[in-house]
Amino acid sequence: MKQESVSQSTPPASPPPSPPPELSAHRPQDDGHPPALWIFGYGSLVWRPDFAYSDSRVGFVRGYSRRFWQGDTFHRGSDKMPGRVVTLLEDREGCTWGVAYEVQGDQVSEALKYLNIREAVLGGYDTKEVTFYPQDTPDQPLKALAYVATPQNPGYLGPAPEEAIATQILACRGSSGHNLEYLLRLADFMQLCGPQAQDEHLAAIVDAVGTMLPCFCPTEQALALV
Ligand SMILES: N[C@@H](CCC(=O)N[C@@H](CS)C(=O)NCC(=O)O)C(=O)O
Repeated sequence: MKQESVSQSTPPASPPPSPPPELSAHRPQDDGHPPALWIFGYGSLVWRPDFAYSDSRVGFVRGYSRRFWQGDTFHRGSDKMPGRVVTLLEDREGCTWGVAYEVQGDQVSEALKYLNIREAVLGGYDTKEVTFYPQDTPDQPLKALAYVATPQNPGYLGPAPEEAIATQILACRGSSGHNLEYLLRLADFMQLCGPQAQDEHLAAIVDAVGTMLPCFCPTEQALALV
């Protein structure tokens, strides 16, 4: 999966953060460009990276679970009705599936500049180094940069019953679309990963949405939500 075009939907406002040194040392470039970098996506980055990359891998990170515990007042919600998007929770038994994207040369600064706005400035996410295991070569793990919303960020909502999360998702939309689209696109990705990729939290929210949707609005309106 290669994407050469890159969206300029959010003009860079400030110089991008440079990747953590430990992530750069592994692939020194001899052409004066910054070293190649892998970026791990586990939420909207899975289906909408919107930056140019040279390669991508489906796989997982260990020691983290994905949770719809981050509030979002821009992309999938508003100040009055914040949506819910995902973050990573440290969990010794956890395993989170997603996509790692390799950026090289000019792509590195362009990706970091873009993600700094989309994830950090607009989303409240911080960067964190993770170890990524490609589905096809889990014996050859990669160091990658992930964007994680910690409990200290102002948009953090924390745990809630899956039914309550589903209700919030059904009621919210933002500048990138309805919160239900965000949930269903992530669920679609997990389906594509195959039976070995399980996410009980995500599945429980999708089930709760399926139960509530008919009561929430008639079918034709439900289809118009996404
Ligand atoms: N950092 C996670 C989550 C990213 C995420 O969903 N961030 C929100 C920011 S609040 C976003 O970019 N949303 C864009 C969209 O909803 O299409 C990832 O690697 O995918």
